[in-house]
Amino acid sequence: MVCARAAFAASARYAGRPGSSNVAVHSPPERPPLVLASASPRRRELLARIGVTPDRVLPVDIDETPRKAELPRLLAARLAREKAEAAHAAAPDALVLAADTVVGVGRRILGKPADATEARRFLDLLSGRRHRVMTGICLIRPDGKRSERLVTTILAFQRLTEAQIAQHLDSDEWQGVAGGYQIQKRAEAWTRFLSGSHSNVVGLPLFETAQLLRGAGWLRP
Ligand SMILES: Cc1cn([C@H]2C[C@H](O)[C@@H](COP(=O)(O)OP(=O)(O)OP(=O)(O)O)O2)c(=O)[nH]c1=O
Repeated sequence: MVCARAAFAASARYAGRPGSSNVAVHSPPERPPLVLASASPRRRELLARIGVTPDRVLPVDIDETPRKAELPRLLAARLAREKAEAAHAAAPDALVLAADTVVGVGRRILGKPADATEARRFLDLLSGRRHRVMTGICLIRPDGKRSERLVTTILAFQRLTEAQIAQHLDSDEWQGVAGGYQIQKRAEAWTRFLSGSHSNVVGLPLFETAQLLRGAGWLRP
């Protein structure tokens, strides 16, 4: 009897939508499908490291332009939420996970460079300086309940030589990534200091992501 009640309680967590109130008490608690609202192959790879395979990958297209005077961390949190909300509207019965990563130098936001000229400007700014990488993550349950985290990692690059910058710009490593670099590639060799989560820099802080998935009952404790 105690077990049946526990099973019902677990199922009832996802029973807030119409037509799902007659959940069989004896069936195992149902997990909603997990939707990763992201086109980033890095986020899929990071999730795979902790044994999580999304049931569906659903990239969403939102306007990522910062608002006037918007701080980097507020931008990362807002964009993660907007990505998650767009995917939730398209897949309302799923548990939706979205993230956004932004590089910040002071109040300045370094998003994905539009071209090699902008990538060079970013590298000149980051050379020999401390900067922060912020990832906002947002999880939305089928009942619309939202859980969010904002994770910051602090890094310092060595002073970059002209040859290092030229080599980097010749590669494709600056394309499609915040700040115009990838810590998981050659930028790791420029990093003399990193404080905080490494996976956060790559696009998805795994400790906090696992916490959110556990909180939603999707990952077992
Ligand atoms: C700083 C840094 C960022 N990145 C990546 C993580 C993110 O994929 C990307 C930041 O852009 P995002 O807009 O956060 O993500 P995305 O456009 O790649 O994917 P989606 O919006 O569909 O989820 O930069 C690295 O891979 N390595 C790094 O060292």
